[in-house]
Amino acid sequence: MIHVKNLQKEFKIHQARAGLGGALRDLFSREYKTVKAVDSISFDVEEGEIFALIGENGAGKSTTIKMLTGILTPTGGEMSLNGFVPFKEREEYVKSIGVVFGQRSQLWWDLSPLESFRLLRRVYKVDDAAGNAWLDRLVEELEISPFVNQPVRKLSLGQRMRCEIAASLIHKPKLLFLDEPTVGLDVLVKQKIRDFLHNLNQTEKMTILLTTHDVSDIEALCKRVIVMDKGKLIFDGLLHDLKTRWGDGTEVVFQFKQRTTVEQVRAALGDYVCDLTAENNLSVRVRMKQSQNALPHVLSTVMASFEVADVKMLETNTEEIVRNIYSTDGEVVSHG
Ligand SMILES: Nc1ncnc2c1ncn2[C@@H]1O[C@H](COP(=O)(O)OP(=O)(O)OP(=O)(O)O)[C@@H](O)[C@H]1O
Repeated sequence: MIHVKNLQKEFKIHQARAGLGGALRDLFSREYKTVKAVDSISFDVEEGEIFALIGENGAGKSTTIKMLTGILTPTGGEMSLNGFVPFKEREEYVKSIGVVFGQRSQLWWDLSPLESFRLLRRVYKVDDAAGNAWLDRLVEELEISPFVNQPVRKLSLGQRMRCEIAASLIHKPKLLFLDEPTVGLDVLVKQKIRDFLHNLNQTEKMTILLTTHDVSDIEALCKRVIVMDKGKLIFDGLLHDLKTRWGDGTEVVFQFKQRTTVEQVRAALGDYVCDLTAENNLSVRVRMKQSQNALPHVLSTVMASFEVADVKMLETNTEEIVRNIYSTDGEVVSHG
């Protein structure tokens, strides 16, 4: 469904020279610097996959999405989506995809969403009978009927976003791109959107690609994650493997029956390098790297050395993992 090989995008940026003399020289000959926004990335996606493209600001996600949706022409590499080369066969290609960009609206500001939907249906030449049933389903599942007749400018961000998603799906595309679909939304609306997307993926086998800064989006929706850093693809695989590879490991909080200090616990653990912090007089948090396989030793030693009232094991937090990735120079790990 999506085939991307050695995809590249370079931008030439004008570099202004310093001072008045520099500005004068700029008038006659300009100096340019080349930025590799996307640096030879490759990946393949099967029909019905739902996956996230993540990376810190400036990693190249938006540029990638713009190339995948036919807005930008690559400077190198090859790609094929839904059987089309996006920038070459743009008109036909866009009929087979849906796109939601968080910051850009496809709804007419002064019209109601419903009127926008009708116009979009004409643009996409959607068949009336099938189109009506599909639209009814979108309105119902996205719970937008209470405000679908109000002008878009009067809607809240959460209401508008749900209408944007409906608009992007009006022609029932096989492939959906969502750029930061939940940014700025409250928890309830986020959940509604995630449930809707999950259901769409399950029932229609729709392939969904999303970029997000919200780690809980990924945890709720995606098995597969692609991580970009400085234009390069540094990880392509399962969220589970991402956790194992970059996860900081395990955290255990011991609740003691008597006052116990970090120093006492450290002395008991001996050679194992763990990160210890006191939660309060009666509890100590122990963090260890997964690769150390220290958990059995830590548990047995602490339980044998102190009177323990309770033990809490904490799952690895994806947000921390992503932060770890950004502070590490990752090497490429490929999918499958
Ligand atoms: N039109 C452009 N002209 C010049 N440089 C650009 C252009 N668009 C993007 N870049 C540069 O390419 C790099 C990648 O940018 P891009 O917007 O794709 O990153 P991103 O991962 O989407 O970041 P963000 O999360 O902030 O949206 C950045 O260094 C950016 O400055």
